[in-house]
Amino acid sequence: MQDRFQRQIQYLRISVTDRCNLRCVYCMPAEGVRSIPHNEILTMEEIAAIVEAGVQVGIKKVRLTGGEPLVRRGILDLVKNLSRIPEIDDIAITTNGILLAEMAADLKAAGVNRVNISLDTLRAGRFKRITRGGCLDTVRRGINAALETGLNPVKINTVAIRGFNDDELLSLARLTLDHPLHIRFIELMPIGTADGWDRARFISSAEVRELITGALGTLEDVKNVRGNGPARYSRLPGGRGTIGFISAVSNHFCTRCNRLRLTATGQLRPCLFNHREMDLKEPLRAGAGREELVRVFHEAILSKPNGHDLAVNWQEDDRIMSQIGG
Ligand SMILES: Nc1nc2c(ncn2[C@@H]2O[C@H](COP(=O)(O)OP(=O)(O)OP(=O)(O)O)[C@@H](O)[C@H]2O)c(=O)[nH]1
Ligand SMILES: C[S@@+](CC[C@H](N)C(=O)[O-])C[C@H]1O[C@@H](n2cnc3c(N)ncnc32)[C@H](O)[C@@H]1O
Ligand code: SF4
Ligand code: SF4
Repeated sequence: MQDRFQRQIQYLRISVTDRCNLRCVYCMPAEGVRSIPHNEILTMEEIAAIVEAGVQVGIKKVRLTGGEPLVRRGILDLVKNLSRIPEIDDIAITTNGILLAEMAADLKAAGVNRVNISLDTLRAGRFKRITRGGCLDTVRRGINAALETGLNPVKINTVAIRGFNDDELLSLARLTLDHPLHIRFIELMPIGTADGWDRARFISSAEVRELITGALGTLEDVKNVRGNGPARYSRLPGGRGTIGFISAVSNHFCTRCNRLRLTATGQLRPCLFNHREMDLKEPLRAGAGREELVRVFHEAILSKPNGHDLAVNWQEDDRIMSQIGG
């Protein structure tokens, strides 16, 4: 279905849990977020029912995210149920990769097409500090498992942060020379625990691109990387993989926006950077039929704003990234 700005909305990002087995410094406080009581979180059956309603307004692509989606019990059954919905033609997961080595084959068998894995550094000590305790080698094994299992494409999400990992951006970009990986540099957003950070930490996509072309050679545009998100892709000369840029703050991919978000507690959220949400859980639990849920989807799509103004208005108030799913 089209929104008020002639954008076709067909992508639903689903946060299946607000919990996580890591505590990345830009995303969560060290103590984690206040745990939401179990009964406030959507059940897997409720999520599937919501997707079935979403299909009626044109949802075709779903992404399971969080928190860490792979810590949610029942995730494989959810994927199986979603893959039985004929209209859904793409099921993807965004994960920190910690549990991927053990789950990649089962995820693929259940119907996951592809995974995006977060990785901000190639140094074990730094990884441990950024994630507050994570093991880099476990994620490396997860990435290898994803490639070996045939989840395709395998994308890496790297948030570029000054004074944090800016000295490694070239090493990460170089990975695309020898590996069929798609490394995406994401602009730091003033959200989660990065909210209130000094803007000096921010590195624009344009700056990363310049750094890469200066050191590694011309980037040629690539159009055919499977995906539904805002990244723009390029390739280094002779590269097996690609380099993507997600200009979440500086650029205006809002004009191409194609998505809605479903929070872990059952709110349909028209825009990442707008508080407005429409409740699906209450009606669902009160026995609403599909038509009623479809009506909420309509309302959400028609209330999508045309964009955000983060480039001029960096300081936003608190958001719980893990509940919204990024
Ligand atoms: N500002 C903004 N950032 C977004 C939006 N969608 C995704 N992102 C950010 O892009 C980064 C990568 O998101 P992913 O979960 O990997 O999903 P994706 O890029 O949509 O995935 P593909 O389908 O593979 O293109 C995350 O940091 C998200 O927060 C959006 O609508 N607005
Ligand atoms: C919230 S996580 C959820 C999925 C999973 N736990 C993971 O880390 O991939 C989704 C994505 O949001 C990104 N993210 C979190 N906080 C961010 C911020 N303040 N700015 C930019 N990206 C952020 C993460 O790096 C990750 O790639
Ligand atoms: S970015 Fe992902 S892995 Fe890191 S704390 Fe947030 S939800 Fe967890
Ligand atoms: S900020 Fe809002 S309008 Fe812009 S791309 Fe993200 S969800 Fe869409």
